[in-house]
Amino acid sequence: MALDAEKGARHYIFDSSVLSAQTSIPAQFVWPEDERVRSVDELDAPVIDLRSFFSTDAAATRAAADAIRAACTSHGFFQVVNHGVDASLCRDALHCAAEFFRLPLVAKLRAQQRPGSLWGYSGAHANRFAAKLPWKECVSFHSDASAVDYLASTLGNDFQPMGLVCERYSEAMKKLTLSIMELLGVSLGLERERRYYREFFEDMEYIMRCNYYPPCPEPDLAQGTGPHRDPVAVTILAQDDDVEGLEVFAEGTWRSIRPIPGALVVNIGDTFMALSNGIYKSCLHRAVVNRVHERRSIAFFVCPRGDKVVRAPEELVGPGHGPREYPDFTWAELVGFTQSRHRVDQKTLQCFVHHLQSTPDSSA
Ligand SMILES: C=C1C[C@]23C[C@H]1CC[C@H]2[C@]1(C)CCC[C@@](C)(C(=O)O)[C@H]1[C@@H]3C(=O)O
Ligand SMILES: O=C(O)CCC(=O)C(=O)O
Ligand SMILES: [Fe+2]
Repeated sequence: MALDAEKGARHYIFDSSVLSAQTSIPAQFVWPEDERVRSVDELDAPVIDLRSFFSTDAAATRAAADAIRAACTSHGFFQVVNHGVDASLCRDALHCAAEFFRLPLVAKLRAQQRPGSLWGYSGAHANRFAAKLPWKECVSFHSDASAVDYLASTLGNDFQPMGLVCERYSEAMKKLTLSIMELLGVSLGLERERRYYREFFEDMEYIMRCNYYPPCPEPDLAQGTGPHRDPVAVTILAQDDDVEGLEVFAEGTWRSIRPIPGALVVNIGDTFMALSNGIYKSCLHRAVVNRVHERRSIAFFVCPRGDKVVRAPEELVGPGHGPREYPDFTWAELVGFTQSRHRVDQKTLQCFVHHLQSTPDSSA
C-alpha cells in the first residue's frame, strides 16, 4: 500500500498481489456487519433458452416471456443460454481480462481511471472512496471511444489484440441486448411488433467492465462488489464458470448463483425499472469473495443514449398499472448523479428521484 503523491492526491494505491498474501485485510476493506450477512441458499431463477425466441416460435416465446415476467416482478434476475454469442468470444474476453490483471501494478496504473471518468483501470476504487472499499480491480471501456486506441495509447501496441477482443465482444453484446429488449417488451405485455424497448436502445451507450476478485485472507469481512442495484438499464454478465461469487437478494435473503457454463446473467437495473413504470424490479445483488480462488466477470452495462428521455410507454401507465411512477430523466443525469453525488448502492434510484424532485431545474 502506498500513498499516491501525484498532484497531492490523498488516496491509497493497493497492490492486490501483496494484499492477497497477507493474513488480514486493511480496515478500509471491512464492510459493516449488516451488509455482509451470509447467503442461505441458491436462487432458483429461470434459465431462458433464446433459440426459440430467435426462431419466432410463438408458444416457446410466450413461455420464456412468462418466466422472465415472474423473475423480473420479483427479484430482477435471470440467465440466458443459446444466446448467439460465441463461447470462444466469451472465453477470449475473460482470458484477455485475466492477462491484463496479471500485469504488474505499475503497468496497470498507466491505464488508470481518471477522476470523473468511467474509463480505464481502477484498484479497489481507492481513488474515489475512503471506506467500504471493494476487494476487486476493474478495467472499463465505454462506447464513446475505441478500446483498441485506449489500450494501445496507454499500454502500447501489444495490447491492440485485447482491444480488438473487447470491441468484438461489445458488438456481440449490443446485438444480444436488442433481442433481450424485444423479449422484455413482450414479457411486459407489449406486442412483439411494438418493439418499444428494442427501438429505444438501437443507439445505446454501454460500459464494458472487466472485474477481477483476488483471493481474500478475510472473506467474511470484505465484499468484492458491495450490495447494489445497477443504475443502468440492464447488465449482461459473463463469469468464470468454476468459481461462485455473485449473489442476489430475493424473498428476504441473499441467494448464491451457481455459474452455468455457457450462460450469461441478465440483471434488471434502475433505468429499466423506470422504463417499465416500476413493474420490473431493479436486481439487488453483490459479489462475495473467497480465501482460495480468484474470480473474474465481465459486466456489459447497457445504457440509453445519454440525452434520451427515460419514460415508460403509455401502455404501462394508467388503468391496470397505476400512475406514472418516475419523473422523466436522462441517463446523462443519472450517471452524473452516481459519479458526483451518490455512491451506487441499493437506494440510488430513490435518492436520484428525490434529488430531481427537490431541484427541478438543475441538472444532476
Ligand atoms: C454508472 C455506473 C456506476 C458504476 C459503473 C457504471 C455501471 C454500474 C456501477 C457500479 C459497477 C455498481 C456497483 C458499484 C460501483 C461503485 C462499482 O463497484 O464499480 C458502480 C460503478 C461506479 O460508480 O463506478
Ligand atoms: O462480478 C459479479 O459477479 C458482479 C459484478 C457487479 O455486480 C457489477 O460490476 O456491477
Ligand atoms: Fe452490479
